[in-house]
Amino acid sequence: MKEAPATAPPPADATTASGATNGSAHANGAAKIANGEGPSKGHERCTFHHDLELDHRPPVREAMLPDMAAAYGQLLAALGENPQRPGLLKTPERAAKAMLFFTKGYDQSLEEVLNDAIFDEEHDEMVVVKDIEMFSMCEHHLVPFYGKVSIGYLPRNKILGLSKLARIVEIYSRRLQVQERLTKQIAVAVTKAVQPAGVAVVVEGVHMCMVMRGVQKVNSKTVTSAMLGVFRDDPKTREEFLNLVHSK
Ligand SMILES: Nc1nc2c(ncn2[C@@H]2O[C@H](COP(=O)(O)OP(=O)(O)OP(=O)(O)O)[C@@H](O)[C@H]2O)c(=O)[nH]1
Ligand SMILES: [Zn+2]
Repeated sequence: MKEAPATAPPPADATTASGATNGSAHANGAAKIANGEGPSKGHERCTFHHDLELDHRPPVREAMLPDMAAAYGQLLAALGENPQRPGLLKTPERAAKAMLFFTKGYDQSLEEVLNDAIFDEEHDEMVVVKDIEMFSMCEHHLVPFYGKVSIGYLPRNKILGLSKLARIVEIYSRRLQVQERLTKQIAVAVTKAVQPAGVAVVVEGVHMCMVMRGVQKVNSKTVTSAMLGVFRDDPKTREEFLNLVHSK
């Protein structure tokens, strides 16, 4: 039997997330963002709470394609290129379409993606879908970051169609993002969908802004986690999830 997805937000005090570069994920790491409290340096610019509400619909974005293409045309000229040379003639339009695709998550809502694929099932053991590929766009530099996402939840008599976990990753990764917010948004979305006893999300990302430019650290990976409910409160549940995620 299918049920309409519930929309109740999770308890605000039941959330933590942590971030580490080339390190393991912890539920209670230094980068607590639960209440908008960011780690010390630079994070006053972050607006986690605002962005968790980002299920709004911008005006039909395809209608903006000509404006976007014109902007890319100006960019080509500013680079010192000749936008009229044959190889570049269609580039502004192609680039605009590509950017629209990279950010297509803005066109999707959680409710639409779930499509009522929520099933009553007396299953109360952990469900984990791991290594879901993710491609996103760094909101600071407009260059990609990519990696994989692992999601676990402990159902409370409601389970989610498995593909919907990957679709939730798409909704929030195909936007301008920071990895910490992406991690949290995925966890909150699963909570909204099935009100489980807890949700755990681990994201491992490679940021091209740290690889191709800036500090140019080719091998660095950023690991972030969000642990809600029992995954936050019960170390054994968290450990079981992390063991499953790290097993081959
Ligand atoms: N926390 C977080 N930071 C990110 C993410 N993506 C990019 N950044 C960081 O955003 C910061 C922006 O720093 P700024 O000093 O304003 O910009 P910048 O001069 O281009 O910084 P550098 O990358 O150090 O050259 C950098 O430290 C990036 O590494 C992300 O997903 N999460
Ligand atoms: Zn960046």
